[in-house]
Amino acid sequence: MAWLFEMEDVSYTYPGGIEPALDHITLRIPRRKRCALLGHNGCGKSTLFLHINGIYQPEHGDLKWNGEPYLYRRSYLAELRRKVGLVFQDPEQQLIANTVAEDISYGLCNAGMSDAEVARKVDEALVRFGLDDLRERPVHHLSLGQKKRVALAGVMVLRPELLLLDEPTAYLDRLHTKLLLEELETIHRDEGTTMLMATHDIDLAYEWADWVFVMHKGRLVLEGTPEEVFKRREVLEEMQLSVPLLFDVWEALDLSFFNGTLKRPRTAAELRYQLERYATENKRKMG
Ligand SMILES: Nc1ncnc2c1ncn2[C@@H]1O[C@H](COP(=O)(O)OP(=O)(O)OP(=O)(O)O)[C@@H](O)[C@H]1O
Repeated sequence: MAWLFEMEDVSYTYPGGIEPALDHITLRIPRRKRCALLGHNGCGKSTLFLHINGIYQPEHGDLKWNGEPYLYRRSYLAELRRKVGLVFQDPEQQLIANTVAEDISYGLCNAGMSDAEVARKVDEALVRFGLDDLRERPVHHLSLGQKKRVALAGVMVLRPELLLLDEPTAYLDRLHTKLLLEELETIHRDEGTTMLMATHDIDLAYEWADWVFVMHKGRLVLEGTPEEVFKRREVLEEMQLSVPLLFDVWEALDLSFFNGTLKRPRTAAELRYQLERYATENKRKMG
């Protein structure tokens, strides 16, 4: 089965809402992929996440995990939420314990691990997320960016099969954005965790994702590899969404005549490397 999660023709309107937040949406998350979810404020990204981890039940349509339909029973949902880790956009919604270490240990204790195992995993997470110095700090004394990292650590320590990240880089500075992406890369490489990241950062989506979804007004309007999605410039522009800077630069350079041997760069470093290759090859051809 290629899909870890499937959503078929799902609709949902909030109580008192006029427009549906999800409007007959069909979306499948490919196993082991890093997926980005793009779309304007209010297009339904958070509502989608809350359906995937079973907090909301759709009014219409079906959800499947590993090809099996969701069951809205307490025991099923508890198990589902161990497999689907959700990092909220606003860390205030996520942090519950007094100190940083206690907060990270919360899910592990609930999963029934021994005290020694919990302590070992918490120590490891504190180091991995650069939080060791803050271990005994009361959560309400942290900066927003620090809270965000604690929330991430508390979810990642549970090693979910699907990691849902709602704007994970919001409130993070450059250094901590880089550290977060490195951490996601390690988890993805070592554990094959499937990831779905909602983001407004188109350049980040282009650099990071293997698969991109674009939502608009509760519907899925585009999906595919980053190349496939960002080639649909007219559709994106109609929704007032931009194309990644590097994608634009590469199109403008138009080096397609160059034997097709140059790989489309996803990062500034890759662009530099491809341009150097191009310059060397050109020099050789010119004699
Ligand atoms: N608790 C709620 N009650 C009523 N309406 C809601 C509620 N939460 C969200 N909505 C509405 O549902 C729609 C989808 O909201 P949602 O939060 O899913 O969007 P989003 O894509 O995550 O937005 P953002 O990028 O701003 O986080 C919006 O029109 C929003 O106003």
